[in-house]
Amino acid sequence: MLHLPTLISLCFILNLFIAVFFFSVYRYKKQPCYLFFATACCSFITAIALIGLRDFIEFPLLTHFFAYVFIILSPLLVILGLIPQSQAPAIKLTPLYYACAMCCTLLLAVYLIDAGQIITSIITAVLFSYAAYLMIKTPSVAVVQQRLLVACFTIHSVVMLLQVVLLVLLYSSQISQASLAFGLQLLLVTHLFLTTATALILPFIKFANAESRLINLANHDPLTQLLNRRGFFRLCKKITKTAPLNSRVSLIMLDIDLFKQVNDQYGHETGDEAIKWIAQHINELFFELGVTARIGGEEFAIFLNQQNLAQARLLAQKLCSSINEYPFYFNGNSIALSVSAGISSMLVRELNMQALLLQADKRLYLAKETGRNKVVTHDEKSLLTKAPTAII
Ligand SMILES: Nc1nc2c(ncn2[C@@H]2O[C@H](COP(=O)(O)OP(=O)(O)OP(=O)(O)O)[C@@H](O)[C@H]2O)c(=O)[nH]1
Repeated sequence: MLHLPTLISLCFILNLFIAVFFFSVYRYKKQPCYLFFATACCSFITAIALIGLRDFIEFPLLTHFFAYVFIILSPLLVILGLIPQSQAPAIKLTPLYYACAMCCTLLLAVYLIDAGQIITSIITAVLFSYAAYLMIKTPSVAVVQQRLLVACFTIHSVVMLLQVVLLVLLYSSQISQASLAFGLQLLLVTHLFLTTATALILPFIKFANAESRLINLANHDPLTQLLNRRGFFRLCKKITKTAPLNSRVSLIMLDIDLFKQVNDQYGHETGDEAIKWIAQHINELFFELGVTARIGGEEFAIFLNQQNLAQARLLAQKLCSSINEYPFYFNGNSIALSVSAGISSMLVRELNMQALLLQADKRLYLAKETGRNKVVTHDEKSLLTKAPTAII
């Protein structure tokens, strides 16, 4: 069998290190969850230390009652750290604190008898189940680690309930202590292992989520939630890497017509809402068809994988018609908006994103120069007709 004192010492040291790590992250990031996780680790190691003192001092209030309190505090603090990130229905914390205070009072009455350990195990089982639920409801990009943590909490809860069963059997003298010793020892080892594993996985999930949030912020436009220029080119590059070399890609560059007048006449707030309204149209039409981005103030780009110039032109025309169909309403104003578009296309084999962009931009300029509210797919001005939304 495992040498328990060694194992307990190891868990003590590991959790101490993890607590110090969480404290230093909290000092740097100032996010309360790290403080909760750090104090949860401290609570756990304090409980271990107090239980360890049982062999040396006869002071049950400290070695039993406070040990139980710290055992309960550990998952409770983890829960307090998890709540803000979770999308579980919000719970009121005050009743939770009252419930804890009641549990402590109950423990104070029974810590000298066997029921103390049983009650502690039941409470921690409930807390671990709730932690598992919170973790399930927490959006995370580190899916494997999230599942591992849910498993840790769930198994921990089951282990605590098993402990209750064994303790009841033991204290009701139905089975001899010798035959239960192995089972209880195994549960203790599992408990130590799960607590340490939880403390190790938690920071990984937090950092993965924080990094993903940062990447998301760096690649998206906060006004429209579309990709920004950086995110757009990164995604296009990724897509074209796996596209068949003989297929074509197309790029639509789009600009709102006479947008300065909208700002000047109705104000910047209305201008912002108009940009959002156009972005909504783009998103609705191209959500599954292409990569959409706001790459400048009132300029948008749409990348279409495996679509040729004619297909891109039809889609761009459809978008212009939908924008033209109804005016944009905001603050009691009805504003007719239109967009101009320039489209370029290339074989994936010959693709040069800068050249593709430059060509689409040139055609967009041509669309503006020759009357706006149109889609241009060729470079020659002479090829253009005067009709609005003319398709060349
Ligand atoms: N409200 C708002 N306005 C913006 C934003 N970004 C750029 N603009 C405005 O967009 C306007 C662009 O004006 P111009 O480049 O002169 O072009 P335009 O008036 O749209 O005319 P054409 O492009 O020639 O049709 C400027 O007034 C900018 O201040 C933004 O995020 N919000």
